[in-house]
Amino acid sequence: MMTSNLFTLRWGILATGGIANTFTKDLLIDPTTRDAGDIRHEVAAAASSTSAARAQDFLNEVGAPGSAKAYGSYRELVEAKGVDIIYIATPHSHHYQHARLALEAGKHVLLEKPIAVNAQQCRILRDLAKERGRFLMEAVWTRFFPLSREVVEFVRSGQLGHVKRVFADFSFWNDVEKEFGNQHRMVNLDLAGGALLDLGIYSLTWLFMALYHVQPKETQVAPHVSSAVTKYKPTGADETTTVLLLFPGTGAQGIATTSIQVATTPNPDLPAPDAIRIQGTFGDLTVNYAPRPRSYTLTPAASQARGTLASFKHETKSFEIPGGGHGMFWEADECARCVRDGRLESDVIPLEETEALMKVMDEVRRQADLAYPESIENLEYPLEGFGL
Ligand SMILES: NC(=O)C1=CN([C@@H]2O[C@H](COP(=O)(O)OP(=O)(O)OC[C@H]3O[C@@H](n4cnc5c(N)ncnc54)[C@H](OP(=O)(O)O)[C@@H]3O)[C@@H](O)[C@H]2O)C=CC1
Ligand SMILES: O=C1OC[C@@H](O)[C@H](O)[C@H]1O
Repeated sequence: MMTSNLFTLRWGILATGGIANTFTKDLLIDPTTRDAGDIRHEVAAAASSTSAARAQDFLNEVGAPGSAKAYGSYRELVEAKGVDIIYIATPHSHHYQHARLALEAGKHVLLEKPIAVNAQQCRILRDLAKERGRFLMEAVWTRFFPLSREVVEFVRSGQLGHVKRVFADFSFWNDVEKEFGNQHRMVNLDLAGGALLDLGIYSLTWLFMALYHVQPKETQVAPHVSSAVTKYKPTGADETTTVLLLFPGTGAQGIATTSIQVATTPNPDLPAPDAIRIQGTFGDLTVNYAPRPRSYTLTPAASQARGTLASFKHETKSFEIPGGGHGMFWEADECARCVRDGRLESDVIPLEETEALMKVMDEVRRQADLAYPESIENLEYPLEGFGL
């Protein structure tokens, strides 16, 4: 149901690849189908670095309104009147350059994951957004699922007792050589490809949600990092990566795994074990799937000596994604509310936490001697060759 205080956020879509398509279709779903009657999204424009015709095809394909403008360069998009926020959906390697382009043009930014390729770039984007008074958020959509919000509150409330350990996996099997070759963004170092930045970020997100985000400031301390990385021989990108984190504020441990050679769900027609396991002194909470979670299960701990200390029962709770969408609209709704309320960042995914997680990925890469080309680790802006 619409309210009289309806706020409209006008979006500019920067790049026309796979996820831009999925995200923009979600923007076009009526927010009232998910009880978000206070905000509205308008797809105002899209840009392709290829051509304006490609941008127009994209707008037609997603079903954008006829009023939406098509641009053949990213610069025209960020300078367009009638656009409030830019959704950036280019490869990892280009995030820093494109986010700077949008912020310097005075636009708010929702930036696909990972926010940048290293923590220094992230820090510069944070500072720039603050200096310009613009909203900035990394598009880790998982955090905005009602299921994820509920899990975080469950952990924060202490109902699991003291959380001591978390396991999280997001791995996606592909016939890598056949499907990706050497140029695909998943394995191409020139695009900052590899399992860690693309998939492992979700495993790390669950560790951070359960072991860092819920902590009060005094125990929210950066984790110690140990890791193992196996590289994809043809390109040197990471293909199977395991990260062990020790959170010194609490002593809790987290294990995040990721791979592009084996899968969390090897066969979608067969059941697979839950991908996330949060273990507290009163029991376990497991979540079925990292990026797009659909159910969680509570298992109270029991021992002969103490019976159960848990206040919860063994139960599985399932969640639908309403409106026929993919589930990316919840993060978009957060952007609209933050911009409406003059908030420059979301407290569901604070920029400080985005940077702390990015530092973990930096350290994993340092331990594995895995660097991307200097041109994309660079802090300079603008650089040639980024469609600017
Ligand atoms: N949240 C999620 O669930 C998902 C997030 N992602 C993230 O979204 C981002 C994009 O991924 P995805 O959409 O799958 O990628 P695609 O390769 O499908 O699309 C990337 C788009 O970026 C633009 N682009 C600009 N420069 C380059 C370049 N040098 N090489 C390739 N593309 C370029 C192109 O658009 P144009 O020609 O129009 O300029 C291209 O279509 C990544 O950061 C990824 O991690 C990806 C999948 C799922
Ligand atoms: O963000 C993502 O989630 C789903 C994956 O298939 C995709 O490669 C990745 O970028």
